[in-house]
Amino acid sequence: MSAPKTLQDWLQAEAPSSELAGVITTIAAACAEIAKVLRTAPTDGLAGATDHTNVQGETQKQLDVVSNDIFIKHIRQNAAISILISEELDEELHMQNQGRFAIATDPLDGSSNLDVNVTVGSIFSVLAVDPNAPDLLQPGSEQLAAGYAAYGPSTSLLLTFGKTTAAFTLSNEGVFMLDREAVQVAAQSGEYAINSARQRFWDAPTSTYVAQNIAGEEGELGKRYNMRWVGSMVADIHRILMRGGIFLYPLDSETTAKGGRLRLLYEANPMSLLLEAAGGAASTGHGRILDVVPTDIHQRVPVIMGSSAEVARLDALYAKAK
Ligand SMILES: O=P(O)(O)OC[C@H]1O[C@](O)(COP(=O)(O)O)[C@@H](O)[C@@H]1O
Ligand SMILES: [Mg+2]
Ligand SMILES: [Mg+2]
Repeated sequence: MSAPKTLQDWLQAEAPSSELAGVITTIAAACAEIAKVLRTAPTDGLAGATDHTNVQGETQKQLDVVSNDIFIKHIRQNAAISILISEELDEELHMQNQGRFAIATDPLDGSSNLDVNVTVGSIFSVLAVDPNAPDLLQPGSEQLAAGYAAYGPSTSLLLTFGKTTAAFTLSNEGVFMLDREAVQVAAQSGEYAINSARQRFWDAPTSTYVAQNIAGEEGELGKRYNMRWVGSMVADIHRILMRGGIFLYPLDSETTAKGGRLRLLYEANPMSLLLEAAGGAASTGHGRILDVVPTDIHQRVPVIMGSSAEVARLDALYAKAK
């Protein structure tokens, strides 16, 4: 049996450059620190909300702010990173360096789950930028790397440079250890994730897709489906990377004006890169998420992602509805 691989071993073999390996090391250190803070947050006085609202119009939790500050602290220590885009910052933050990388992050995803001790996470995307004329509005297909940390019973780190998706687990000693070198998402699945309390807002393709699933063996698909919804995108996507399924936050009549619910640069794009590298698919219903050219750093986008055959079935319903 070969010796267990650490994140550093893996980066040495897989990272396209030592600079990019250093960027991932910085982000992983931030995630490890957030994992530690979360473990005892309720007794450290870090539970609950602040009286601040972020640029999304959402009330920030104390841990949203703490996680964002941890990202900033670590990123400041790496001169290769010149810009940070965050869900919790109105504008991008420019560091005083000439670094060639920008990070986009949702420092704490699913924070409504904090009060009930259910899995939350950090999502991140790495972009190449010219520090003198940074272009932050790049389609997701340009991402150099992407990943997330899921803070659940164990802390998982999922990473991709665009070709394969690897999974790591944080050891008790604070080291990320490789546990899967090439995650593969099954093409077919019998599990779907959607907030079904929003049914009255759904469009026809989404309604048809879900109705076909609910009809089960008696329906036109002749197949039973099960439904799961954690309410943390990280946890829902982690389940899909581990055992297949589809995650839906499509455009509905309530989110049309905003362009969707989930954010393109630091939620949809990194998850799309991870899923595609693992053999899955990610669509807006009208094309590949990774092809969307952003017009704003906090832009929202419709999200349909996971097992490729399931995404293709809903895409076909959208194509038919045109
Ligand atoms: O409130 P809903 O409709 O269940 O939405 C849940 C979705 O919103 C999010 O919580 C948004 O993320 P934040 O917690 O970072 O704002 C996703 O993680 C999740 O999939
Ligand atoms: Mg989020
Ligand atoms: Mg968040």
